[in-house]
Amino acid sequence: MEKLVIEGGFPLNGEINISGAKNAALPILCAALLAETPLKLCRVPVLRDVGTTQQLLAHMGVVVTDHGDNCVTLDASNITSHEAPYEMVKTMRASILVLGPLLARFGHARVSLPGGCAIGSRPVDLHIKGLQAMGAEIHIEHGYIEATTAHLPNKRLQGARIFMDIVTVTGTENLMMAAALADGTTYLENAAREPEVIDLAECLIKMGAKIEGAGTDVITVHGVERLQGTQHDIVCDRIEAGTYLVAAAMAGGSITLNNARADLLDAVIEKLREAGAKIEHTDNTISIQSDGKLKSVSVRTAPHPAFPTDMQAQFMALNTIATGAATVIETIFENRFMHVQEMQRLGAEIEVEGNTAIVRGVEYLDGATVMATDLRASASLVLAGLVARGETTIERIYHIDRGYERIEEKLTKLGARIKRI
Ligand SMILES: CC(=O)N[C@H]1[C@@H](OP(=O)(O)OP(=O)(O)OC[C@H]2O[C@@H](n3ccc(=O)[nH]c3=O)[C@H](O)[C@@H]2O)O[C@H](CO)[C@@H](O)[C@@H]1O
Ligand SMILES: C=C(OP(=O)(O)O)C(=O)O
Repeated sequence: MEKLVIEGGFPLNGEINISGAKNAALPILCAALLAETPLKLCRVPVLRDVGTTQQLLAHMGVVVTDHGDNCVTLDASNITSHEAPYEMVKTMRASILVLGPLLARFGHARVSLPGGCAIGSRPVDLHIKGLQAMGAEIHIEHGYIEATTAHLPNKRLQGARIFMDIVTVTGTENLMMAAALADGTTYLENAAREPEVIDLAECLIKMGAKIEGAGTDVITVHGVERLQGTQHDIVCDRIEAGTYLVAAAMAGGSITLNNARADLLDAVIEKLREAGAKIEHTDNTISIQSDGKLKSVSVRTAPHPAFPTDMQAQFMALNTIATGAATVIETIFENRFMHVQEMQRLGAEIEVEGNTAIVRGVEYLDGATVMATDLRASASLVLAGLVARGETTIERIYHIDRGYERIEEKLTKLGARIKRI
């Protein structure tokens, strides 16, 4: 099994390009199922989850052509299966995003229930309730969600007013895609406002959908009869960008991120400034300068535009070597502190009480062998390894390949000593 080995203590300098966002690419790849003609996507990051989604779509009969330059064409004109099997869904929860499109376009879907994962139980009840509100008949049988519109007028989903009592990103995306081909108008209330939801809406609109309000907490979707392919560039990955910003803040140095948008990272940038880093930006670059001497910063995760849960572990890493004590509060997922024990193995001082971690900065971390438990936990261990004394070995790095394109190549370009073995 592959490992990452990092020799800590080197500052980061130079510039790198930020990839397209995993969390935008996954729903937009699934949106190809809605289109009667080919959809061409560019800036698609080469990631394990993207590969899994392409395999899942190919399993359904979508013809996937990878152009090799981060562009891919998806032709869903001849779908042969409406099923997302457990074997694929269990490796990637975002597979649930085929449910809305399959049901809306073909009137039937059979999608394995994703089950829990390392960071929490992660139910999909709001996806199911929303589709039921649109008239779908849904049963859970043998671990699969069986959904049909056979009994509905024209066998189509019906527009509805849907209130989601918890803000859900993929739930909003699934229902927005389903509503795009429903009869009538759907109102998604308490919708997620994440930039990836906006990117999906923009792509759907280019495909012919009638959507208003994406990026606000009420999204209105006027259903249309059919959608066509288009060409779309995936929005930049704000979490990847945020991770490299934290890396430079901790290691010290001066880096510039190209194809990065500061307007998508307000909460993260504010916290980095509070910690003592200097940050400047243009429309599509972000630069950071740091001497590596940071002040602790407390964070509390919440839906966008508040501080993202996908940056929580990275700020935990930052706080381990900052001056002072900070609290890190996780409000989205009930079990997203798996990195704490691994950081403690590097010498971090962290106490966890419920959903709150109290981190007391130490003078230095010491390299050790640690284990990656989920995607962002892995990233946080890389950050810790960049500043730890001596060598840090990170095992189970397949998690990191789900969400960071060529991470060791990008960090090496910035001057880090990191290799995959
Ligand atoms: C592929 C993708 O985009 N993944 C992101 C997405 O995950 P994902 O869309 O799975 O996360 P959600 O926004 O749905 O989850 C938010 C909260 O709602 C709960 N919930 C969600 C759906 C539901 O039907 N019932 C329910 O109770 C979840 O358990 C969680 O506590 O948003 C998360 C929160 O920003 C990010 O960490 C993930 O990186
Ligand atoms: C939790 C994440 O992803 P997913 O929802 O795909 O598990 C993430 O990107 O940090």
